[in-house]
Amino acid sequence: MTASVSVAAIQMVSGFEVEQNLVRARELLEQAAEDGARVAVLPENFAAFQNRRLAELGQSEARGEDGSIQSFVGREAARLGLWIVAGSLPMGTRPDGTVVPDGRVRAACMVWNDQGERVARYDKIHLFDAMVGDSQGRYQESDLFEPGDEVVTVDTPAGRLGISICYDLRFPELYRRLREAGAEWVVVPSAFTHRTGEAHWEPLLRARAIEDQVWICAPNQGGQHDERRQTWGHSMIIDPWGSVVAERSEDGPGVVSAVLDRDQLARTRSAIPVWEHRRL
Ligand SMILES: O=C(O)CNC(=O)[C@H](CS)NC(=O)CCC(=O)C(=O)O
Repeated sequence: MTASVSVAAIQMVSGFEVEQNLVRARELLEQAAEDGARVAVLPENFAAFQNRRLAELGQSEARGEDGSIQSFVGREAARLGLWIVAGSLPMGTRPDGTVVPDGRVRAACMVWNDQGERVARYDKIHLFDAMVGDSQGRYQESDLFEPGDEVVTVDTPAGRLGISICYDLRFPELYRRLREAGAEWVVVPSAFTHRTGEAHWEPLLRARAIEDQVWICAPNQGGQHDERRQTWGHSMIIDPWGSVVAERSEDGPGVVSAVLDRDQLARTRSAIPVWEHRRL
């Protein structure tokens, strides 16, 4: 059995320039490593936030060239000896290598090990086409993104990780599938709107932790991105009992971390063995 290790949730207020976002991400990853984290998790759209050249970026990521977001993350992982879960980035190709048609991209959450090798890729399955009903108005994520269709888990030093992104959080069946695939902890890198986050962020995260008895690491965007765009923040780590064990309660960039205790996971699952009690 793997030992208990510390993981970090990195909160950002990403701007519209990739380069500046990467400079900020580097500082926060360093801070996570200094805090003793073995795995650091970046938020959704950490590098390309409302970027106008999404398709172009997706193509450069598909070519995997020097200067790409992926080359940055791989380099940082190796330099810091840190596993990195890179929230989401635009990918111009599908996992099978075919090009995403119609000028769209995939929202891919990729995982690098502490040697700087990419070990997993998950493409966001549920896309945020919704009416938020305040100044932030209508979101039509599917105009720019193609949904993924594969459930992804990967073994990490903190246990088997299940991957999800932001709006996926509203679909409990995905988390059921992740638990079925052996997930012991789940990441939910996000860019939740301020309005929906205030109402739903914490209860949804805690419900997923409680019903599937997993640790949850949920780094969010948190702050004012421009006059119209405000995200909720409150990045948090939740234990399998549903308690919030670490939270960034202020807006703005920052790092929170917690040790994912493997014994606590086992105890929670054996005390209330819901997994064995399923009947449907
Ligand atoms: O807008 C951008 O530029 C960045 N992309 C996002 O923020 C993504 C897709 S629009 N946001 C969400 O999925 C929010 C979900 C959410 O807030 C909820 O489920 O309530």
